[in-house]
Amino acid sequence: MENLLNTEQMRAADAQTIDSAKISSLDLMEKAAGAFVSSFMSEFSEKYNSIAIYCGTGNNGGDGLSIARMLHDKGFQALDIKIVRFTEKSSADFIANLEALSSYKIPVREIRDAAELTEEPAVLLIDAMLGSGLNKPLSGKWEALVKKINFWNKKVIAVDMPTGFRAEGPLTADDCVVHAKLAITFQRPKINFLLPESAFFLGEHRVVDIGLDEAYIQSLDSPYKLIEKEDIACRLVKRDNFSHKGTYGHALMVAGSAETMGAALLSAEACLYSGAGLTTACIPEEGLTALNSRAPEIMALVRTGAQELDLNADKYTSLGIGPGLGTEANSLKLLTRIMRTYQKPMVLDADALTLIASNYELVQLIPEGSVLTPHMKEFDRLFGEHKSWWERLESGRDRAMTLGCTIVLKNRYTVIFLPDGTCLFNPTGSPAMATGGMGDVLTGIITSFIAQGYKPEDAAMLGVYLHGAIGQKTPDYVIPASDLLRKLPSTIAAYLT
Ligand SMILES: NC(=O)C1=CN([C@@H]2O[C@H](COP(=O)(O)OP(=O)(O)OC[C@H]3O[C@@H](n4cnc5c(N)ncnc54)[C@H](O)[C@@H]3O)[C@@H](O)[C@H]2O)[C@@H](O)CC1
Ligand SMILES: Nc1ncnc2c1ncn2[C@@H]1O[C@H](COP(=O)(O)OP(=O)(O)O)[C@@H](O)[C@H]1O
Ligand SMILES: [K+]
Repeated sequence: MENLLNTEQMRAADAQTIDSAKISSLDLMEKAAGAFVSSFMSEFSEKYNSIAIYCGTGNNGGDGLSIARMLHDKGFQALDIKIVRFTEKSSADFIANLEALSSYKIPVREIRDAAELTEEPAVLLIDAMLGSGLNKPLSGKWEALVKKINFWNKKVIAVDMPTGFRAEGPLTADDCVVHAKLAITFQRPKINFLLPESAFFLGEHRVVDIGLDEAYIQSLDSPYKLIEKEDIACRLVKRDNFSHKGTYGHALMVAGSAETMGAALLSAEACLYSGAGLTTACIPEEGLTALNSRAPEIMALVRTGAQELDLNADKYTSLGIGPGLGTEANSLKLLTRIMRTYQKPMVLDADALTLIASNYELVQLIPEGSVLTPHMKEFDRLFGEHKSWWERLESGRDRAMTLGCTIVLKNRYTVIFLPDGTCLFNPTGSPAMATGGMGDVLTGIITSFIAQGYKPEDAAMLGVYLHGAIGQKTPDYVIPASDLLRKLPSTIAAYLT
């Protein structure tokens, strides 16, 4: 797992690297610029394109000057440097890089006021004005300049981060930030790149390794981590040669109603396709034919209206509840009964979460160790309205610790809040997954992994990562949830070591 750092910690990592690796800050800047240029050139290789490099006078600007030099050496012909000199202060490494440019025939112009700029003819704009040194929202001359750049609507590539962007803390659409197509960022993504509001300002980001001291970065205390492929491989367990269906548990999926049987089918089939030894779907009578004809491997536990259900909780090694369950009185009765009788960790999703939100006393009945899988709206229904995703990060962390549960807040970079206060960001996923039924499949996968004996936290991590990995692999415009679940067996096998 990669530790994600805040700005202060990243600064400490820079300093530590300079100290321990006996590298000067100027050489580190050179490495950062080199890493930027390699990544940049993998996408923008047309050397005749005009590129304007806007540089501040701090280290982000120093990176920009070094990048300009390197692009020139690589044969980029139409470079143009603008130095934004709104202050007489310059960093030492900026000054050194300006001197290094003196033998180069790249035009350099100093800007002392945004009003001096009328238009920008360049095709591409590299934003090396401000990076992680931002210490307050932009105002005055900076604000005017950023507004002007945004008005030009150029293709902007940001060095480390867009000028004016806050690496952590709440983001709002009103923030004055350069709108960039891409940020090529150093060593780790900024935490805010992983939150949806960053899309106001930034299309996408790439992370480049600049050789910072990894052992030091990993030793720092951060609640935020990024899941890596190795975390999946080392947790997945191979199926044993002499195993049988009894080895892999019995998953019960309580889901579906007459109109939403699809949710029950998808979640129960996901249990099957991710390896539960046995799967039972607790469904309404109306869904029985559909279940039997679509998934002969799955058993049914039919529930009729509000009639008492003989759950026989000991039979099951995991229980998922919620997909397509409905929120009417009968569903509430069923949920309440199940929460009173089933004492082991369960997976709570969709309508089960909505019912808990409107009958909040049920929160007390959530068994410790359970996994809750809300999307943003369900999360807000449960835990109150949040003004920003940063607030959701803070409250998700807090709630997971108080409830002793794992909370999976679904999005592009799904966040998994663990009971010990750790927040895991999942890197896999794709907009091809943005279709109904996708969350039902995730619920099934997590329920299945718990049935097989994985710890609920591991089941959540494995489920979220593998679910997203399938979505990410599709070259298609969209992947229907039932297609995704059929790829589970081969995907899980591919991650086994
Ligand atoms: N050794 C290092 O520290 C490395 C730093 N690197 C680069 O250095 C950047 C950080 O450099 P700096 O710390 O010099 O900071 P910046 O270059 O981001 O900002 C320069 C200065 O602008 C001023 N400023 C901040 N917010 C302002 C505002 N709202 N209005 C007006 N002025 C404002 C501050 O005095 C700040 O120090 C990183 O983003 C990265 O690009 C890389 O070269 C890698 C190595
Ligand atoms: N743009 C996206 N990028 C990555 N993953 C996505 C994207 N859109 C949706 N997903 C994933 O699809 C799932 C959708 O879940 P949810 O909203 O509960 O769907 P449903 O209720 O229709 O089953 C989540 O796991 C989410 O992470
Ligand atoms: K920048």
